[in-house]
Amino acid sequence: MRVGCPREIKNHEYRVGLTPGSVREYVANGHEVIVESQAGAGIGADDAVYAAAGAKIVQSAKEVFDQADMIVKVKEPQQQEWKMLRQDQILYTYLHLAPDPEQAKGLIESGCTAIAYETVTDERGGLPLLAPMSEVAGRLAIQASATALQKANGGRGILLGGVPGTQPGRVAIIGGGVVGLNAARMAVGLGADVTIIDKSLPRLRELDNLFDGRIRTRYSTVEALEEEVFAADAVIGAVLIPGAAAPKLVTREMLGGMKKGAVLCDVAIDQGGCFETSKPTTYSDPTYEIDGVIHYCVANMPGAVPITSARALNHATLHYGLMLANKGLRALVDEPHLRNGLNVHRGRITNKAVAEALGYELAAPQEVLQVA
Ligand SMILES: NC(=O)C1=CN([C@@H]2O[C@H](COP(=O)(O)OP(=O)(O)OC[C@H]3O[C@@H](n4cnc5c(N)ncnc54)[C@H](O)[C@@H]3O)[C@@H](O)[C@H]2O)C=CC1
Ligand SMILES: CC(=O)C(=O)O
Ligand SMILES: [Mg+2]
Repeated sequence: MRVGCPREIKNHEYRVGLTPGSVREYVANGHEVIVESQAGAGIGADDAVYAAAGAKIVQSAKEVFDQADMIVKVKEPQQQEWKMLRQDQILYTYLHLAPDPEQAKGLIESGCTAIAYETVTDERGGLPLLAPMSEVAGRLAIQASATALQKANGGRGILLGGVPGTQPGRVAIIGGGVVGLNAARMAVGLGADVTIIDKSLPRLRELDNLFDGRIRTRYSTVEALEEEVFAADAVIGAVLIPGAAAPKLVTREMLGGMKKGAVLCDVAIDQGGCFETSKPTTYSDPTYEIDGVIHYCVANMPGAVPITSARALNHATLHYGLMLANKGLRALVDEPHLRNGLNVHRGRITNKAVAEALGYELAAPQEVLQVA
């Protein structure tokens, strides 16, 4: 198969869909790999490194899209990219379609087969292609919140860890999955006072055991959310219902009960955000203020640390990427966890949560792929 990797074009996105190491694996499996010039610049891998790994370098994204049978990316295709996709081409990348009707329409019209990293599953009920970027974003969320809390940045002016004789900052983490756990690790490491709120009691038990008394856990109710959000210096939004738009757990009205200069960091913004007042921002201008509360809503947080993120992402995507290159659509027929990643196929939406969020009729993946 001809596998193509264009340069990422989202604002301040420095990751790359294929690292030189991944290119070598595809080439070793007998595939041709086409990489856009400078696609790896953000991770310090120039065209010569990619050529040495066996890639053919082309000068434009158009050449990649024209020549490749499968496109491997990081972020959801931007408008100029989805316009270059075509019938029977495979797109393998993050999509986050539930809050993005325009992109969904573009993918439907292209006729392509679009596989979303964030809905591929594993046998333990996890999301293995989302997890590494959630690890990165969870850790970054505390760095971002700590910076936003500084007075010169509009924040309250509190040091999350405090110093001896002062109270540490309070961090409320809503959603104790991969983002939540990694945010908690960083916040605890800094010495902050941390609460994790989740609606899964088994998960709260796991977290309680893991942190051995260093965090508070709370079951997610409106009452618990209000108490924790009002008391917090920083709130991390980290909930997920796979494929679906995030539930709005902090309302506009609740901002009035928050401390002035507190920070809402909505990591779940890629699924539409879990605070009513969230809107996607970029690293060019990551924060804005509403009712005295600083909002941080960058939808591609891991893009800021591409050397770590691109490697971690490639470790997770390579296995199924190779399977797709080796078997084509047959890989989706043979492997149910990869099939759960199928969001759009030949003009139909094939993910239940996405179809419900956007009001499309669901086409069952087994039917459109004609799984026996
Ligand atoms: N902004 C960015 O750059 C990035 C954003 N993300 C996003 O972060 C979000 C979280 O991802 P993960 O941690 O991997 O998901 P996850 O599935 O590991 O964890 C989500 C947690 O939310 C909990 N939850 C669901 N509804 C809840 C409610 N009403 N109240 C409290 N908890 C609730 C679940 O029980 C689960 O423990 C996703 O939207 C993901 O796409 C991930 C990476 C980068
Ligand atoms: C998951 C996601 O949105 C990201 O890594 O940018
Ligand atoms: Mg988008």
